[in-house]
Amino acid sequence: MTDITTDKGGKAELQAEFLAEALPYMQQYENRTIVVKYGGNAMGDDTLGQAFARDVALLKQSGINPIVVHGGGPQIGAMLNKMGIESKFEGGLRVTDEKTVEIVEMVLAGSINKEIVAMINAEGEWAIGLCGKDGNMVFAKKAHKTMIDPDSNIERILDLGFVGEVVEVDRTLLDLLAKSEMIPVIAPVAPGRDGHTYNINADTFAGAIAGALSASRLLFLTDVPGVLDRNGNLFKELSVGEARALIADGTISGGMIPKVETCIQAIEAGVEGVVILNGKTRHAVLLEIMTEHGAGTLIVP
Ligand SMILES: Nc1ncnc2c1ncn2[C@@H]1O[C@H](COP(=O)(O)OP(=O)(O)O)[C@@H](O)[C@H]1O
Ligand SMILES: CC(=O)N[C@@H](CCC(=O)OP(=O)(O)O)C(=O)O
Repeated sequence: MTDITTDKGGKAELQAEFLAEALPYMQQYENRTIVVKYGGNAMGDDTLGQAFARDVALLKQSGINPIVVHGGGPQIGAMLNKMGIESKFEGGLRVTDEKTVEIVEMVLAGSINKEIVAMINAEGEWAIGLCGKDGNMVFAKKAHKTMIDPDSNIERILDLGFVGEVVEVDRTLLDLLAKSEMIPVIAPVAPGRDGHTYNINADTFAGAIAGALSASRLLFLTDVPGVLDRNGNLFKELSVGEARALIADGTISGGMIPKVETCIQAIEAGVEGVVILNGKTRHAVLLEIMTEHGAGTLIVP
């Protein structure tokens, strides 16, 4: 153990200074909601997963209300592959037929959800695994998406099957959990009023939850440092207008499209700050929330 009487200016003092630096952030976010979207690409490494779970536990212990919304695109892809079903995406969204939606629910609300719950519980907390169906939390309807065909320049309607968009969020259960020891961990699956189950892009789902709760922060943990330009350089800050232009000119593509669109909608819905950051950096959440060393791309109005 370090002798703190002889370690002046050494490691122990630095650690204490780092802890003390967190105080104004703890005060700023006390009783406030922070929604963290944990992407499928950021998962898969046990050490990183443990660091993520500890960060979430620490937020809760600091009097903050963390809510985890998770994805699992690569994991769904692997399971579909095992079953001999090909994954097809349009505009960054998975084309989801009846068989696929069953597997999506099984992977997201089943195995992945419980893995994350177990990781947070292993840090001594009380995580509870949910999806949109629990407590009538989220209702969806069939998503209506259009896309401009790059060859003909004609807009076409996409039929994505059981891909949903959120139409209602009921805060009752989440408000109850915010007052308790429980940390909600939510899978992006929700029922429709038509009785079907819908597969919702996890970014879109996280944005809808953050918007309904007027969250202080919405963090997207992914596998890249943030939004990158064509040369791979990071945009530290983007206005809503700049982000829209980058989607239109193709700099932003694939899964980054629903992510950035969600950032824009979340800001318009009243979320105070939205950040896209690298979930492969250890303790990315704590670094973003509890220190002045913000990372990633901040989207501003
Ligand atoms: N301009 C861009 N900047 C950064 N990433 C981009 C960009 N355009 C497309 N992408 C892709 O978006 C991916 C992140 O979206 P996605 O795969 O859906 O992540 P997640 O599963 O973490 O939500 C990156 O891995 C990258 O391949
Ligand atoms: C409609 C749609 O595309 N749903 C996603 C849901 C999971 C997800 O979004 O996971 P990531 O955050 O890891 O990408 C899918 O089926 O892959």
